[in-house]
Amino acid sequence: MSQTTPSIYEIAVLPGDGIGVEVMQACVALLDAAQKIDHGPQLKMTRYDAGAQHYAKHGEALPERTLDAARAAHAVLFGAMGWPNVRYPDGTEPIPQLDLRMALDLYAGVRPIRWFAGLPKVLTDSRAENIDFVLVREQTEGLFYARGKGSVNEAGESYDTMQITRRGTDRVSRFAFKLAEQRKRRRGQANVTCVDKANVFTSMAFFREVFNDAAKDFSGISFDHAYVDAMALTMIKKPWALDVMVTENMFGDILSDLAAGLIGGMGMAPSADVGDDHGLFQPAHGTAPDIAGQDKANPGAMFLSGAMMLDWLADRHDQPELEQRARLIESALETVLGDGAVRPMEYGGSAGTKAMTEAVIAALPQAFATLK
Ligand SMILES: NC(=O)c1ccc[n+]([C@@H]2O[C@H](COP(=O)([O-])OP(=O)(O)OC[C@H]3O[C@@H](n4cnc5c(N)ncnc54)[C@H](O)[C@@H]3O)[C@@H](O)[C@H]2O)c1
Ligand SMILES: CC(C)[C@H](C(=O)O)[C@@H](O)C(=O)O
Repeated sequence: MSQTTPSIYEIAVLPGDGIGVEVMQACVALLDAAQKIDHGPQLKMTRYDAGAQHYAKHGEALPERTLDAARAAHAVLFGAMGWPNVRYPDGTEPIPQLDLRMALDLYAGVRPIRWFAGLPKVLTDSRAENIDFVLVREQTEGLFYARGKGSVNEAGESYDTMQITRRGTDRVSRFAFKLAEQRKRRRGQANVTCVDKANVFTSMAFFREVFNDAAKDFSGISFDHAYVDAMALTMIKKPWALDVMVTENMFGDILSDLAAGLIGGMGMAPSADVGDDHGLFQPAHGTAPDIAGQDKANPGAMFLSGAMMLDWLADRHDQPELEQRARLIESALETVLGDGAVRPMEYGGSAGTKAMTEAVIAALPQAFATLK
């Protein structure tokens, strides 16, 4: 849907906790540097509080002011939130991103995974260099419907209920098919795989039925089905054969971390949480308490999430300059990784967050000259 073209794009920046703060600082610096080089549309990035540490200090994880700003912004840029020892009385963590997904109706979790030259070869098969797939995760229902509603009874039984609706499955399936259509224009072919557990659960057989109904409106795109356990195997055995996958919320949560493992870890795994009216862009990783505060985080996933935001804004506001800026950022990151002189600590190198950021910013002018 094309919206009017703003003179300035308001971006609500929510760094959050742990390495979320570090990779966000890096990403804002990169976005600023990129817009100074291409002199294109301006992003106004304004920072807002939210997260586990905010909850620990102020008793709320997602202040009303932050939620209002996220609603009003053209897009939300999000670091990571949560801290394992900050918990609600029921033992779960304050995790504002889940509240934002519901409040902004961000039903499609788009999690692309692709191999970049210079990344570690986790799989020995040379075809692993062709890994390029997208996992689309339903994000407003599924097993996450149970959040805040679970029970433990006196008999020592605990229940969490899964919700699958026709509306929720239909819209996320259509989102996956439309994404496949875009990829087909670039790659000549596209396929959507419905990942479910329709052999066991009524809710999952229903998910598959609704997916099949939606598929009828996309005759140019092939589709198939896989059980989630078999998909875990395929992701390791031949991930280069995968294209677009659509799945239930919890399955998508688990498979997306597995997918990141195929390219060496979470540091190159971006994501977009997208609905019909709002978009939030964040790395798929968490706050990484084990490395937080040590300048060790790989900011690559955050950079790629920033590029996904630019692509989404470009499409929504018919502003091709922002799409070019997304390619500029990707290209600078590719140059740094491919060159190998600056290697993220995550992959055994010595470059921390700051060194990676400086290197990618330094690669922008050359990337800009090449792309022009
Ligand atoms: N989207 C989010 O904000 C999000 C996602 C997952 C987890 N969390 C929260 O984050 C906290 C920690 O969760 P976790 O440890 O299970 O997952 P995590 O993703 O934070 O960390 C898993 C592992 O990956 C490494 N890692 C993650 N991102 C990295 C990066 N950019 N560079 C280098 N290494 C990186 C970490 O060091 C750790 O070893 C928890 O509170 C959890 O609820 C938040
Ligand atoms: C932190 C957590 C609630 C979140 C999720 O489960 O959606 C994370 O794992 C993710 O993948 O974005």
